[in-house]
Amino acid sequence: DKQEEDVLRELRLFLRNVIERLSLDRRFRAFTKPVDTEEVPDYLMVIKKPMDFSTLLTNIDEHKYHTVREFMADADLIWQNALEYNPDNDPIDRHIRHRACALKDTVRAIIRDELDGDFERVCEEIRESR
Ligand SMILES: Cc1noc(C)c1-c1cc(NS(=O)(=O)c2ccccc2)cc(C(=O)O)c1
Repeated sequence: DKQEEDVLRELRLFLRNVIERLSLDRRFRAFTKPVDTEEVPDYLMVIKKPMDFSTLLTNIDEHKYHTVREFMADADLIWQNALEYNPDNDPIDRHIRHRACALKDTVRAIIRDELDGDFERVCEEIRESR
């Protein structure tokens, strides 16, 4: 109904704003677009569910996320994939892992500080009612 559509629209606005702010952070430049399989030919052999900020935005616009929890499952793939694909103890891998951990902490801090628990509960109730 209309009230429920207003809640889901507010969710999409919140999630888009989170991604816009992450995209402005230079540490997260490598997470803004899909890993380029021309540059990284074996990437899709290692990483089964690639994810990046531009794909998250597309998913939001396609109304894929009905709760913040569903969004977080995909957003977490970005840093999880980076840790998995870049495990070595060399400076380049360590640098991308450091940025992956910064992304994990930053997303969690934004959600903790800015998401009203009652709002997420309303989203979950709408989800369960459908
Ligand atoms: C992410 C990621 N996960 O595994 C790896 C490896 C990376 C990753 C991939 C790239 N090169 S890329 O062409 O695929 C690209 C450039 C700009 C935005 C998005 C992707 C660069 C870097 C970097 O640290 O600069 C990191």
